[in-house]
Amino acid sequence: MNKENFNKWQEKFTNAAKRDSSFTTVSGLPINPLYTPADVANFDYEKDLGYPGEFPYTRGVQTTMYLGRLWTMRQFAGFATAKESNQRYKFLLSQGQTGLSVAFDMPTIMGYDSDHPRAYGEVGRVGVAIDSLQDMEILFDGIPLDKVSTSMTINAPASVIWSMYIATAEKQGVPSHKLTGTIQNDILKEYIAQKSWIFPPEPSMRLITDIFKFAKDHVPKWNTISISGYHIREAGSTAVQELAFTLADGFAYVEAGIAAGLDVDDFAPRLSFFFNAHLDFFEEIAKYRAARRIWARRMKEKYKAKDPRSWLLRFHTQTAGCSLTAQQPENNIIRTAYEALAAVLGGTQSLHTNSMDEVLALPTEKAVTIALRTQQIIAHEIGVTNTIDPLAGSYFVEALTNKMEEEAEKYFAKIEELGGVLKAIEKGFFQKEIADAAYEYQKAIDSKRRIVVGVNQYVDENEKLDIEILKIDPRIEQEQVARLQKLREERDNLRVQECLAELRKAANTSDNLIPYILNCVRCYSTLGEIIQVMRDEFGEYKEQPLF
Ligand SMILES: C[C@H](C(=O)O)C(=O)SCCNC(=O)CCNC(=O)[C@H](O)C(C)(C)COP(=O)(O)OP(=O)(O)OC[C@H]1O[C@@H](n2cnc3c(N)ncnc32)[C@H](O)[C@@H]1OP(=O)(O)O
Repeated sequence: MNKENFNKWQEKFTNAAKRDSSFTTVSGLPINPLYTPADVANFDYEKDLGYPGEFPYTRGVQTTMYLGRLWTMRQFAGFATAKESNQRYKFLLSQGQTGLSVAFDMPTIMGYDSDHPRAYGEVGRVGVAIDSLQDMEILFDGIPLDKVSTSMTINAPASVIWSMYIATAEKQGVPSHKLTGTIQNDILKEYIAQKSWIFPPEPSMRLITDIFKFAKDHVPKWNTISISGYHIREAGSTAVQELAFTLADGFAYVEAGIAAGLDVDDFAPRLSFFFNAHLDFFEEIAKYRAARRIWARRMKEKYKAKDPRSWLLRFHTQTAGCSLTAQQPENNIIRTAYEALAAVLGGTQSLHTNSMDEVLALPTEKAVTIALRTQQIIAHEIGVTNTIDPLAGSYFVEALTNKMEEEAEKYFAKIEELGGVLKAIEKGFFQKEIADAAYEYQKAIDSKRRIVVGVNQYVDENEKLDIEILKIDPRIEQEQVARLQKLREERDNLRVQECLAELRKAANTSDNLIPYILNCVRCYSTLGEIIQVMRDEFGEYKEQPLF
């Protein structure tokens, strides 16, 4: 590169008038106006990039990537009762969706049955209500579980919901070794960001490693965890924080699995990840590429994994809910399309595109169809799936990928200094870092350093909402409760009590709890009853307030 020519350009650039704007990424990472070969001077193609499907996987986890198979189009969906959600899944599959993703309501997420006083008014509102195996059977009625992969966004009660899924498959005649899917099961990010916990860290981690062990022997194609940066980002983190905190959680799960007596290669191939796709196009692409490289290096070099499948960081992406605006909601279609494009250019394995109305309510059929069509247009119309990792070699993208890795490494060192992820949670480290970043972001919007179309500029003062909104009929709560109470009358209550008592006993041993939970589920013990046994034995997590 000719330094003299560069200097000449730089001088002209410095003296020229510029737009009054913040030239940083959306996360506030300073960026240069121009990148040149000098920014990637130490770049080593074989070491830093390599080939798709080859270490360190910067260019993607599969040799053929989307030329072999497109990403899974997996819209997160669920509302009201199992019956309504089952209809929505069948609708989405009929429209070309290629995987399922279940959203549960708040009582289910918190381990309460629909007739618990704390569930009042919340049944079926933000997802589907699942109280027992009976609901799960209805949820997947007519959907062959050996043919579709299902993700379930469930964390503290993951062991119970997963057992219900396995038992539903048994009823369909599908053996567990044929099941494919994912449970989110990521409690660390709950303590850090989303706050839907039940038990304290120790028993929570034990349940997770019990799942790793059970899956290895009985459900080998299942992704046992979806280590999630999504919620960390939605809570206001920067892209670097999302990357670093998520991978740090990933390392903590690897260490927990090893400490529980597993060989790293027995469970690491089934760890999966979940990232946000925010608005800053290049920053997001760099984040995914850096994530794969960091994970592969750590797994091979630090954790000594030998199976190349343990080195792969496979991830789902959801476009950023927090980037959507209630104002001029149709604009959200465009935001989502750019975010989804970043996820695809970053090599995602699975994708949810938000519907334009998700900032206001759960999506209508029309809104979710447009969101799915957005993925289909990216897949089939604009040519981006024909070349693998097409942005590789861009001075900017490679420099930003390196920067992401460097900044993440600084965070890993800091977390280690604090004594690891759990200690850092106790000290409020993540929570404070995220809060500070969220504050900075909001300040940038309030001061108009960052423009949000329709919110702080190009505002329509006379705007009236003219899109349809999905309303959940409040009567569904009574229907759900009535069905649950009928189930309690009709099931074999003696057997239920026996199974719950066996689980209680096992909770105080080092036995794997999954077989006990499966037995409880099979005789129609409810989610709330099973979780209550564990609440009694394990206690509940209480967050230390931080000021
Ligand atoms: C916001 C909201 C909330 O807060 O409530 C949420 O959390 S919503 C959260 C929603 N979360 C989710 O939806 C999570 C979704 N996650 C997943 O689906 C998984 O964990 C995933 C990321 C690993 C993706 O799994 P997937 O089954 O869809 O896709 P995969 O990439 O694994 O592909 C399926 C199979 O095809 C193979 N395959 C894929 N591509 C190729 C290719 N090019 N050549 C050869 N084989 C290929 C894979 O190896 C795999 O087989 P094999 O397995 O045999 O190797």
